[in-house]
Amino acid sequence: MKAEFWQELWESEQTGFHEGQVNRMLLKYGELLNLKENSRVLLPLCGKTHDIFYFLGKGHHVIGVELYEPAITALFEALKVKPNISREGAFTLYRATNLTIYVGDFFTITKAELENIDAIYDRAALVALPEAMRRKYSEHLNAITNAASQLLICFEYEQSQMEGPPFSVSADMVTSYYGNSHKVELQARQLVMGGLKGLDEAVESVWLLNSLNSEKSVC
Ligand SMILES: C[S@@+](CC[C@H](N)C(=O)[O-])C[C@H]1O[C@@H](n2cnc3c(N)ncnc32)[C@H](O)[C@@H]1O
Repeated sequence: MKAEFWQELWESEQTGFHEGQVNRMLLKYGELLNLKENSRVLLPLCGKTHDIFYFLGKGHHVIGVELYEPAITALFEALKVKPNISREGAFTLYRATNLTIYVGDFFTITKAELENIDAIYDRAALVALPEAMRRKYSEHLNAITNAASQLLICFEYEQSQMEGPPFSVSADMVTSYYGNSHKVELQARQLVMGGLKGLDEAVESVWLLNSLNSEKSVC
């Protein structure tokens, strides 16, 4: 999935992934991250998700990474906040109180640029990527965050019935990406309300990935 693919989806308004409200699974399971006050929470491939509002509302610092700059302009408009915009290395940074968005390619961001990350929230990021990119994504995510704990929301369906994205990510896949770095615990598994792109049998699964790195563990 190249940058042009996502740019075209955004420009042709094929953005069904954007929920326009806080994700219901985040509302139900977000507390499992057990975040201390002022935690630094990373949202990779963040788009203009309103899930950012959830973490800001709880007083955390949100760090997002997104390729498509107009989505970030729209995000700040929705927040009614004027960002401070600067260029740092390969990224354009949009900053406001408790919010930093790196506009650029997630796969090139470094640990030094991000600084310390306490937890990760991944909704529609891992599942946005084809199999060949998912392992690279999970390895990079672990490398830049010292394998921080995560709340991960995935879709599962019969992959032969639809081309992704979103791609189907099974329990075995989640374990293969994160089983060596995290304790992988399924929290919920339920049918996607209203189906997924015409598939009735699609399931949404919520995973708590508790870091095996004691400094990054949530309990
Ligand atoms: C399926 S959307 C999910 C957005 C958001 N997480 C949400 O829940 O609405 C995937 C997003 O990842 C962005 N993206 C894809 N590849 C990326 C990359 N390599 N670096 C940064 N962002 C990327 C796309 O532009 C798109 O906004």
